Amino acid sequence: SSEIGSDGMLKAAAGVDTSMPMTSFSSLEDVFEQHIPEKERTQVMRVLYGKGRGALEVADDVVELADANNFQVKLESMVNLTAQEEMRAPRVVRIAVVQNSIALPTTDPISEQYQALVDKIEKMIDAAGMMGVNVLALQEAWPMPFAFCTREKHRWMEFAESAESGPSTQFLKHKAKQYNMVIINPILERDEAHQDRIWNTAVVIGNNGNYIGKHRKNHIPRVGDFNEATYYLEGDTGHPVFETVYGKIAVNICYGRHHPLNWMAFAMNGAEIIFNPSATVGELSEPMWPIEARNAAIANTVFVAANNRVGTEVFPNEFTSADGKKAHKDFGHFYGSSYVAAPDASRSSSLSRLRDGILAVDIDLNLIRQVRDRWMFQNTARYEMYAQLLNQYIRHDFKPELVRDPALDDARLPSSTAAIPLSTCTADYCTAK
Ligand SMILES: NC(=O)NCCC(=O)O
Repeated sequence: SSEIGSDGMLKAAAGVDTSMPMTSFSSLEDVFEQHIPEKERTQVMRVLYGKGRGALEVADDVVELADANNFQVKLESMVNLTAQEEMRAPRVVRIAVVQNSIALPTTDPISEQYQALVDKIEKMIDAAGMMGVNVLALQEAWPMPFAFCTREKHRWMEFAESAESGPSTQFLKHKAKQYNMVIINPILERDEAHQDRIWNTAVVIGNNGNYIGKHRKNHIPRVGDFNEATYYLEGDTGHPVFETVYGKIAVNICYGRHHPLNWMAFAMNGAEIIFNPSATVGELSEPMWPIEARNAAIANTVFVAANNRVGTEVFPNEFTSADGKKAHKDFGHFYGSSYVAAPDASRSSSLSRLRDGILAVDIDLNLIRQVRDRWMFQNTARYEMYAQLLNQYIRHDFKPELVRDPALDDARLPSSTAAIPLSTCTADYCTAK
């Protein structure tokens, strides 16, 4: 367990070797590959990664483009997870996610930082286009540093732009048309029609280079340095699903991945693939990352593609996190590790924890119905029961359904209420006999 050291910092939890810095390994798979003998590794991978995926060869010109611009490219197939059907043709889609670091220091002029990111991303989109990607998702707030930790308004607000007609939507409309690709464009949105309100938004651009729609982040973090609520509030667009030529897609932006009902709502509206563009750091969330998107894919019987920033972004002025840590100038390490999860509990490998990258995965959307028919989560769910509870829960006079062990109130027993100092609850349901 953690405790405060003499320097006022949290000491590492017992058993954590702090001599191994956050950036000392590129992916868990690399560690497995290097340190687990092959025979055992097959079983470890089966348990941790499901039925699997096959690596596909990336064409030479894509590898050259990636090497010249220092990003990783991975191409995998999960199509073999899906059985051939007699009544339906396969619905194979190549989806991809991008993860990237910022391109220039945060002290450089805003327009130069923005343009350098556009230039970097354009090469990665070109690689995706050359690979024939159908649906591509960029990371959360991709055209800017993740400056929300600073709580400063000056400068960072200048990155905000119109979802419908801002520069990044214009740029990506052009790329979408060029490659016949659906592109998800997560940005800081300035809504000029509503007196300059600011939102964290994902714009969905159709394969004809057309604007389809937008979704605004539903859940805004209030944890660690993620001071996003200083800039924008909870989104007002609900759980839209965008029907595209390549399938029905939805976007659950970053912190929304901690909310199972948020995922469920997108699935209930018919999503087949839910993208999760994120920005999160190792110290805060890395143990959650490999589980959450994967669990969402399993629980809702959909595909999920989660991508995360990479690298460390340093800001000019110090800020604090209200957690007793000394003032600092960076969030810590954004650990990348983007991956795709399938409804049958299989997952792709990860992109690096350290490098820019693009991961493309072939999936067959027919798997969704096949897994639903097999596991029947949607049939066995008790929606009416949950709806009833939620309806009660949102009332201010809600009383939890708590069944109290009568022995707790039996003073003759050693473990009666009187003997338990924690039992300080004075609410009716605690004191009622
Ligand atoms: N961008 C964002 O919502 N980050 C919050 C941290 C997390 O959810 O891991």
